[in-house]
Amino acid sequence: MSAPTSASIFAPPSIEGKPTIESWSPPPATQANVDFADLHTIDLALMDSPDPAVVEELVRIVKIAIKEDGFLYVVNYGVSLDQLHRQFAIAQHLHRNISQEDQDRLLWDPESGVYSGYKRPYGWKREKLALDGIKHFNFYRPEFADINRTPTCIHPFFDEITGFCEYMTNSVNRRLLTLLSRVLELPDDYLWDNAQSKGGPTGEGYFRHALFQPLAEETKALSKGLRMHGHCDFGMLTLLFSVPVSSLQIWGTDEKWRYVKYSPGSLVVNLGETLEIISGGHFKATRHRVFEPPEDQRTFERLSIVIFESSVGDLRMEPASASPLIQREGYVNYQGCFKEFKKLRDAGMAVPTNRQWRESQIAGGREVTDVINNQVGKDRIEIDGKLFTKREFLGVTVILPV
Ligand SMILES: O=C(O)CCC(=O)C(=O)O
Ligand SMILES: [Fe+2]
Repeated sequence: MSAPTSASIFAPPSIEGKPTIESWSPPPATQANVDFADLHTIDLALMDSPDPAVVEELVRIVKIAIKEDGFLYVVNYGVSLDQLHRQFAIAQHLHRNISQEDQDRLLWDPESGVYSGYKRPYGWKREKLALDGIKHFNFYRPEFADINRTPTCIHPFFDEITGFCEYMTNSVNRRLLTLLSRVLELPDDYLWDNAQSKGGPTGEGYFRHALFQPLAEETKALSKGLRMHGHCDFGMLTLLFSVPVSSLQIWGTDEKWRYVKYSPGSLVVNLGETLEIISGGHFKATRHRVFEPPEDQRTFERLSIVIFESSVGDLRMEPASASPLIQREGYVNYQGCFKEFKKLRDAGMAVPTNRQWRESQIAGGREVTDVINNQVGKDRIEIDGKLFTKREFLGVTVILPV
């Protein structure tokens, strides 16, 4: 195995001499009797085991997890619970202290195809739409390159944000890509070298500080409890950090939504569409959504920090035909993006580049409060008594469960 370029333990910048900020207190986990999704857990430290059998077993579990669920928990990835909670405290500090001036100055514009900057709790466009109660700050490469593009209140902690994203991208993400390359029976650095975007703490991807305010009655009346539509992430790996407020749900093979359970300190990893396509459909870009939590958590704020690892923008996604796994077992043509891109390729048409693909979806985002488009006959269709969203982006049909 070629060793990852960075250490496998996070060493954050010092907090000495910095202003004191309020710590983050995780709200209590739900006591409700919930049928949680049953996800696999992998111990990333086992990659360093001197026993090849241990490492082989790790790859075997990764293979099962990504085929069955497309989501997995990762433990022992080199960030302690205290270090992680410090990142949540910084995100909390940002949302509690961002000035009105910074909110206006750094206001995002998703129609540009990127989420860079500040999202107000009023929808997924630059203009103010109906209240959705979700605030973000999104750090892309330009934000990391110029501190003036970030809220002033977090400037003293900017080195910690940057260090954390660099560690997660260059060490944790890279090690995970090594495991996935091994599942494809390709060289360890295959996915890192050929698909991962580089050049900043999150490459062409981004880091998100998200705050979900408790769902307001007026929003719920429009969205029926939905906070983010069912979707697949479009890039490489999404690195979510498990949070106590149960709102993230994944769509199971039995066509049911299930909450992802809180596992303190764990990383929750899901696979994006680039990986589904590169793997010839062997890896699953899992459909997920954000929904209101069980009753006992409905008054809690939900803080969520997420790193979206991105694929190289100019690349047109294709299956890795050199993969012995794909050569032996062929494609797995059962769902979404891989199937739709294959249709285009089989018809001799160019598939979108990764940048075109992600930017068209960001620019065309729909509101959960949009009662006009969220109807059968508009964006929605019924299949076997179940509701789905059906939309088209760049000639690619996207069908997602509601
Ligand atoms: O906040 C979460 O748990 C997930 C959000 C999500 O799926 C996304 O932003 O793509
Ligand atoms: Fe997502």
